[in-house]
Amino acid sequence: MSMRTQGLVLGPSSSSPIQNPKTPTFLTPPTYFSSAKRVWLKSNYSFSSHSILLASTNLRHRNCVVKTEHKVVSDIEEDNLKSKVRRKNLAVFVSGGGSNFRSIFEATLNGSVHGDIFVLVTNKYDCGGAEYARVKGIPVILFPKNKDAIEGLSTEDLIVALRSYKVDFILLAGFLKLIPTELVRAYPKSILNIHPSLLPAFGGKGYYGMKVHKAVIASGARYSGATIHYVDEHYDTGRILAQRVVPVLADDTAEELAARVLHEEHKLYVEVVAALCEERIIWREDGVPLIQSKENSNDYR
Ligand SMILES: Nc1nc2c(c(=O)[nH]1)N[C@@H](CN(C=O)c1ccc(C(=O)N[C@@H](CCC(=O)O)C(=O)O)cc1)CN2
Ligand SMILES: NCC(=O)N[C@@H]1O[C@H](COP(=O)([O-])[O-])[C@@H](O)[C@H]1O
Repeated sequence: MSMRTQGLVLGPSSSSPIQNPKTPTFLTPPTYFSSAKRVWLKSNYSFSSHSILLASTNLRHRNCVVKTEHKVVSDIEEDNLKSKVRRKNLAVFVSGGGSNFRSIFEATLNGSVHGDIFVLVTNKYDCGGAEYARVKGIPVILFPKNKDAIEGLSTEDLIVALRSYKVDFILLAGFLKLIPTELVRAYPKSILNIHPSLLPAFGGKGYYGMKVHKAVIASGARYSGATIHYVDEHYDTGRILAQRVVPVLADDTAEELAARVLHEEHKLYVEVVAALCEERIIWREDGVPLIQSKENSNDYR
């Protein structure tokens, strides 16, 4: 059986597939963690035959990790004490190149985002985002299971996997499949999506990628932009959390508009995820979520 068909959840290298989530064992942490941040995660996973080596590797490394584990605890505790807020565990869902995923990942490394990406979920095993995750040592999960991806996880198993990574927030970043109601309910007010228009305009089924920008240009709209919203059971109808506006120029092609919007998306998503991880999101009485300014706690937008 090829490694690919074995690999439901691929660890840092494709030689460490993780099969069905059944018995507790250890997962190797994402290798992008510096040794000072290496952590061990208990999980409900049993390993395939290939992972016996992984398990023994884990054991072999355990001693060195034990030494750094105290450093890990002190690093993380120090970080959390400094920020007075626990560092958050993130999952990112992609279907394509993953430029938003990459900008969030870089922000977790440069300190802009008080969190770590523990797992990447995709419906396209070979997409750019998944390739980038594998290079960075972030585990990749194939979802959903369907006739084209029989090795993909079911929604139930995906939830088990996300719980095993203690995921706090799910970030959709160019994921092109409907998130099932079961997963939405498993992560209430904890799933965000970025959309490349000013919702509610140009959103819903059929509005994704270049289709959105072509529709905006065809409409004659003078402004477009990016929207970050909470995810509910339907496409693009969840509570809007943040938006950024960009001009639509008279001679714009869809590609030129897409590039202008994407540039703003990268900045907006990092700002919003930073607020999310620092617990600066508050909910107005009418159900509208607001972001508390980092500089002035009395300022919301
Ligand atoms: N439950 C939810 N799931 C998802 C949401 C959401 O708001 N609620 N957002 C989408 C992302 N998205 C827009 O931001 C979006 C993605 C895809 C589609 C769409 O029409 N998809 C096609 C299939 C495309 C393909 O497989 O290549 C379809 O469903 O027919 C619309 C909007 C992510 N999930
Ligand atoms: N409706 C969903 C949708 O169209 N999402 C859009 O897909 C692109 C993904 O780019 P990326 O893979 O480079 O982040 C982004 O522009 C995002 O807004």
